[in-house]
Amino acid sequence: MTDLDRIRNFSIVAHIDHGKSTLADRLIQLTGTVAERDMKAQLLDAMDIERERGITIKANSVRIEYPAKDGKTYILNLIDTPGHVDFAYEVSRSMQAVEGSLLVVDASQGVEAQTLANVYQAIDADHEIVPVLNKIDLPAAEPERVKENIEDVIGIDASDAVEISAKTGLGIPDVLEAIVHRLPAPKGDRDAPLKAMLVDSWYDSYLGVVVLIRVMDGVVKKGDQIKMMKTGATYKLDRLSVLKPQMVDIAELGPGEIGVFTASIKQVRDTKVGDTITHDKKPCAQALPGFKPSIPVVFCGLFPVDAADFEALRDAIEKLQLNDASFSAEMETSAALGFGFRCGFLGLLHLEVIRDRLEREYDLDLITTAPSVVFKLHMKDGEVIDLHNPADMPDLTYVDHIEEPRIKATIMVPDEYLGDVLKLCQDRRGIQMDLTYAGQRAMAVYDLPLSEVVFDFYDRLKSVTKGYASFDYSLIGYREDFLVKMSILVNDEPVDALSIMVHRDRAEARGRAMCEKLKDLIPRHMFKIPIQAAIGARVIARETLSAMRKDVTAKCYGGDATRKKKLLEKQKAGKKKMRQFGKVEIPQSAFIAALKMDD
Ligand SMILES: Nc1nc2c(ncn2[C@@H]2O[C@H](COP(=O)(O)OP(=O)(O)OP(=O)(O)O)[C@@H](O)[C@H]2O)c(=O)[nH]1
Repeated sequence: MTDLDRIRNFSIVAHIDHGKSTLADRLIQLTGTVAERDMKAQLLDAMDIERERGITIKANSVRIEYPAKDGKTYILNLIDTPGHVDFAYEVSRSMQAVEGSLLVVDASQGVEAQTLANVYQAIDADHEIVPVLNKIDLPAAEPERVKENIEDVIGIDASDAVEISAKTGLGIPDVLEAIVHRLPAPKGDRDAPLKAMLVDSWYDSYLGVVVLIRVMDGVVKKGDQIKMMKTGATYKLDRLSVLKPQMVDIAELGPGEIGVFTASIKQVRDTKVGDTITHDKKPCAQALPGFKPSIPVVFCGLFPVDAADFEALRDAIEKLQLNDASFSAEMETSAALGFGFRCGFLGLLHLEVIRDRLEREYDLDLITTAPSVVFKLHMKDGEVIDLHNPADMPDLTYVDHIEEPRIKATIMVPDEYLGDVLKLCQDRRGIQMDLTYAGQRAMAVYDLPLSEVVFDFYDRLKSVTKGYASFDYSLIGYREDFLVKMSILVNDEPVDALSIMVHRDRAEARGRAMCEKLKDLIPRHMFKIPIQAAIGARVIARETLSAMRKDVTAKCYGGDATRKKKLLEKQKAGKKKMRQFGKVEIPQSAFIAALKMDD
């Protein structure tokens, strides 16, 4: 048990690539948490164990012992926060678990969109904030300009920012002193009933579920019978440890302390980030405030390219879910794509990460249908239905109005690209909320429909700004708009996997673009194929794919049977990648390509 005034708990907030991991490594190294000459070897050891037993060590949540210049030794707990707003709720929980933040800004770059999003979370959590300018070894570093930038854009005092190079190690001792002297010690009552926050949890195939906690009040010991207040579940603590970053067993954790436990918990789903942990026999009176489960906001269908991989996909999804409670999946069948899953994600990045892992780690070839947001259908009888898949849209006569999720998007971009960024946002039905300048960079804040952002907004933004823009968003709520379901009919048959929800004013343009694309993507058949976009029974766009003139084998004059057979076989092989739709075959590549917007 450590005295409260000898503990400092903190997190590091930064934009991606500004040096958060490098700084964390340096802090660990300099304090001898991992001895310098062993640093590499130790980390490698850890990786060996990881390989052998599948242990995932979260090296970025770590307990550091630091002998400060005042002669006292302090315990510094660094808690890693997920960097992206898709995990905004998890970020805000981990912020609640500590008292201060290091705000790391690349001195050659300045404040970026994710710096802002993350630092606001820290400010919301009442953190004391120490600005740290990193990469001052770079010739392009401009610490003075970036200090002004921090003051202008974030509005905090940066005059005594610590200037460092996490790469060379310059200034790291100053960071440690700043943590001790500028961040507050935690508060808490040792004699009160146990109250601890569940900050994070992960599945470890050797240890089972590992739970990271921050003790607020009371003391927790190995062997204690604990209770999760929201889920009501009780467990006996098998093991109590601190992360150094390896798990090192400890007898007890008191107020202000951070550590992990295992308790024969089967799946991560049973542990809710933000839940309050207390003693079963002597519970605390009140849970920590503000608990809310994270809810998926973006949905898409995942289908195996080869129908025979369905079981492998099911297995892989179940494995990933062991470690990710916010990723949902339900079996789905589509006439076009066969058996697959309708999956829910916290946001776009989350979707991309999961899809990548399924493809890379599990070696699956997948078809992803267009991401869709959750629309709220207000029915005439007063019921409100969440629509996860446009294909499930009920008869409009029963629907009173439709609401869609809106986001607040913050985009930071060099001046010269601002015009293109504003146009992109306007085209996507954005409403400008703010536009400010700091130096050569502009910051545009837009209220945008999430549905217009989920598909290819990142890609478009990157291409119009040559990669110089940074982007971040947060959900701001649901708003009614004139939304309709647009269906696509191929040869008069509706193709469900291609239906989308779209704003009425944009329907004609989207419909026309999709029909034109499909005309190029669907191969010709022996007959004429009409391709139509429709809202209800009303056709709003139409293209016609003309008939193929001749049988492909017709050009094999005479009776060259082998050539004819070869050609027919080739045709058959080609068909495997197609899906039969009534009399028409549609190649799988068409499903995603048709939905891309070229604006
Ligand atoms: N020149 C220089 N490069 C640095 C410094 N600190 C970090 N870098 C480099 O910047 C890049 C990003 O550093 P990371 O520590 O991975 O940044 P991060 O913010 O943790 O990035 P993510 O983990 O991707 O979010 C790496 O290539 C580092 O080597 C520094 O002080 N000087």
